[in-house]
Amino acid sequence: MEKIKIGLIGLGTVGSGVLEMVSNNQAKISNITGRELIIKTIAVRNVAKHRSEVSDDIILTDNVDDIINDPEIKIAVEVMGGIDPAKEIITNLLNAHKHVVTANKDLIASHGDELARIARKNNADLVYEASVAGGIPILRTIVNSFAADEILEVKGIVNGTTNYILTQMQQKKWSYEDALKKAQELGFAESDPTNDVAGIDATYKMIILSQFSFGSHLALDDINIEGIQNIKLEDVAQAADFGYTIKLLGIAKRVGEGVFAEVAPVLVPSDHPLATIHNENNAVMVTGQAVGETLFYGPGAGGLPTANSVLSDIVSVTKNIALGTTGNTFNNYQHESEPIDKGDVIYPYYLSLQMLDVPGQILKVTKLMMEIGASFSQIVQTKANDTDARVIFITHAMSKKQLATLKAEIDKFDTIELRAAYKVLGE
Ligand SMILES: NC(=O)C1=CN([C@@H]2O[C@H](COP(=O)(O)OP(=O)(O)OC[C@H]3O[C@@H](n4cnc5c(N)ncnc54)[C@H](OP(=O)(O)O)[C@@H]3O)[C@@H](O)[C@H]2O)C=CC1
Ligand SMILES: N[C@@H](CC=O)C(=O)O
Repeated sequence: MEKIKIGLIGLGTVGSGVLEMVSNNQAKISNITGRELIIKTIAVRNVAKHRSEVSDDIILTDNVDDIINDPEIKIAVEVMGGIDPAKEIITNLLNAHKHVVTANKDLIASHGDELARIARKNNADLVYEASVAGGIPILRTIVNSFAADEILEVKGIVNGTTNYILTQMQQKKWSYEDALKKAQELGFAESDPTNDVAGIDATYKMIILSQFSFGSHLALDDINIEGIQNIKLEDVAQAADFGYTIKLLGIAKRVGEGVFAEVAPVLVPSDHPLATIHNENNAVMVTGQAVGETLFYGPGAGGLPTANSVLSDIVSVTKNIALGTTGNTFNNYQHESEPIDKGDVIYPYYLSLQMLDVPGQILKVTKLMMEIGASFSQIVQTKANDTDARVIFITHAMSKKQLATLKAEIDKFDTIELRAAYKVLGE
């Protein structure tokens, strides 16, 4: 049987999963592809650290050129992460006519178009199923199963680390810091978890999902991005009392000829399917004009689930090599669509305020709301400390511009502080 030799770059959480899956599932892969897959070379930063994990028949190196310059290697798998030097390495691999499989959403969201052009020029495949929602095969599903439908909205939980943190805060009352530490130990977080908790990782995934769903080319600056760093246990508990669960959601939708996208903590009604997604699991809800609402659920982070998506790409490239059909763009849907003004989209909001506990304070806030044309559906007052009250409003839908005006006006009061404002799904 013909052998296909693979170079693996990175042997961390995902790379180790890829190595394990290729050796454990060889018979099935050969049966499906008619080719034997062999990991010939693995590149890492620190060879000594990995020596015991790799069998003697695999070359372990700290020099990626051993993969780039090896004519026997047909497929390179980049699971090292980050933009530099990953961009240069992938460019060199494609120019050396290697097919590239990557899980690197930072790179694909930022430079995917440029790399796809280089891939096409070299008749090479560039595929990245694992870059969005870990183990959920969402990108190929959109390419194949939504090819003829018009996607109106794609939204969901696309970061495993933050969903894990919020779940522990909700169910076990863990502090944010403890939950983040555990998510890092479990291998869900990026090497620098700032991108996870600040919503950047989810935004990269929404950029890629928007490209596949709407043919758009969004950049980080086009998107409202808010992370979970400031969420307090008291907000999680208060949201639950109102019948909501706080989730970090990515939302992208068509608005006229434009596309609106954002990533933010959102209060999701507790009986909504997205509220039931726990731990590192992800869920992507795709709404098509014809099909209506569909939901794709599964592990969004972790070694083996992500490796399964990488392997699905390796198998697909192997089939293309066998059939002589390499060099086709993974996603070729292109549609001119402008990002729409971020301030115009309306949502109900959860507003958490702390104010001096004396008569007339709440009235000041409700008067401000009236002045900007906003109103509320629910209000709860509790004791914050000896002098202050905590007041929570669930407002009716208002725009980000209205919210910004409300915040600015509240800031003028010495005795009232707006401590949190989160969107509410629904209405
Ligand atoms: N972890 C997850 O659940 C998921 C991760 N991803 C993506 O997969 C990629 C890998 O993530 P993950 O496995 O968690 O990362 P890790 O930090 O666990 O592993 C990174 C690996 O890359 C190696 N590496 C780093 N820089 C270089 C370099 N310059 N040359 C050669 N090797 C290098 C490291 O070597 P050494 O060990 O010697 O330091 C390490 O083995 C990232 O793009 C990530 O965003 C996607 C979906 C899920
Ligand atoms: N850090 C990411 C890993 C998968 O993409 C996450 O937590 O989702």
